[in-house]
Amino acid sequence: MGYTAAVAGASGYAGGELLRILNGHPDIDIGTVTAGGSAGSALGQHQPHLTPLADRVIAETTARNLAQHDIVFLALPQGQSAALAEELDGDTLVVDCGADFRLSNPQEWETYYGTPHAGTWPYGLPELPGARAQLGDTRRIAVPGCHVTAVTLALFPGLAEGILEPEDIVAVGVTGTSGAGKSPKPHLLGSETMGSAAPYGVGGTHRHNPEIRQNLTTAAGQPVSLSFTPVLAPMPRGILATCTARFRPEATPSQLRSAYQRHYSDESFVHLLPEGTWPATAMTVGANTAAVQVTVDTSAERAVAVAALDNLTKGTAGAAVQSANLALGLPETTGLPAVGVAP
Ligand SMILES: NC(=O)C1=CN([C@@H]2O[C@H](COP(=O)(O)OP(=O)(O)OC[C@H]3O[C@@H](n4cnc5c(N)ncnc54)[C@H](OP(=O)(O)O)[C@@H]3O)[C@@H](O)[C@H]2O)C=CC1
Ligand SMILES: CC(=O)N[C@@H](CCC(=O)OP(=O)(O)O)C(=O)O
Repeated sequence: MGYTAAVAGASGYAGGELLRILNGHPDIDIGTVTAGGSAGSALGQHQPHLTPLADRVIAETTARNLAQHDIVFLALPQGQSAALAEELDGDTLVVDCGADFRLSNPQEWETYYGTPHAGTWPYGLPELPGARAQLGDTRRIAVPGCHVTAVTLALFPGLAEGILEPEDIVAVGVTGTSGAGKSPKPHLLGSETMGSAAPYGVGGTHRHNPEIRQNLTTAAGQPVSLSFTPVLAPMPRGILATCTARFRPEATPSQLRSAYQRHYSDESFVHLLPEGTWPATAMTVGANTAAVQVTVDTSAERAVAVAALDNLTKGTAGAAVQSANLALGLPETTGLPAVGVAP
């Protein structure tokens, strides 16, 4: 059965990646594309690589323009989704790439986002235990943040199997510039960004902290303590999450690797690399995949878990389509790139 999808935020990075993936999806046709100030212009002016869609005219982002589709993908700045979703029919599958509906704790939301909590939708990270059952029975999906997906996939198996300690987890997320969106930002101007890497959201202030803690607490079955530092690097795409956690004394390195093999050996989009090879963002460009590796630093009695992914693909748009496939009863991998572009 064919489905039609509207994409809100079509002129942006996440919206553009959604359209690139949907353009090749065998069961989903692209319907209305909408945005903000660029409404009325041709899509090709904003997404020149989307040549098959170049003549599509961008419509205003209104519930009326988004209705009458089987699926609505929202790739808008946070805070825009709640009002729109309210006006969309309950049978319409709404998949939000923004943050509005990811957190289950209203207090955490208000602390980090400073606005009223809009609610909580089923979470678009199918690789989490129990997620597929939820995603297979919903018409509302909240897609994770890109750093969050990388850190979660890096640490989940070790915490879930009680091999890693839930206290004193440290994660550094190196991200490409497209993570900040297309709208020009002073800290992303070419000469300031080229050839330089810089931390931001330092000291636990980044808004992905509560979302990462939420996922790792689920894994560990108890609250975790986390220090997360994002780092902006001069590359267009990619997230490299390098995470460390204390290693339970009675556990062994082979138990740790076996835990990751158990969690990921049947996953189409999460690849535990052969021992001795390490994730690099270049392995995942344009793919809905995450490359993962884990080892033990015996001198520090800590495990080191690393995940690399493309922030626009597995980090948002690919995860959105993967989750939508599940909600529509389609094979989860339908229409999704499983191998990156290199070099
Ligand atoms: N970039 C990434 O790696 C990731 C992004 N996300 C989330 O995805 C969402 C989109 O991000 P991204 O694509 O990077 O952002 P961009 O800035 O690249 O694109 C934003 C899009 O939203 C549209 N827009 C902005 N304001 C309005 C408005 N008031 N009404 C209607 N449309 C509006 C813009 O249209 P116009 O150009 O016409 O103004 C544009 O199409 C955000 O919530 C972001 O947090 C999540 C994970 C990863
Ligand atoms: C480089 C950069 O700025 N990246 C963004 C992550 C984009 C993202 O995941 O956005 P939401 O969680 O808001 O959906 C950031 O760190 O805030």
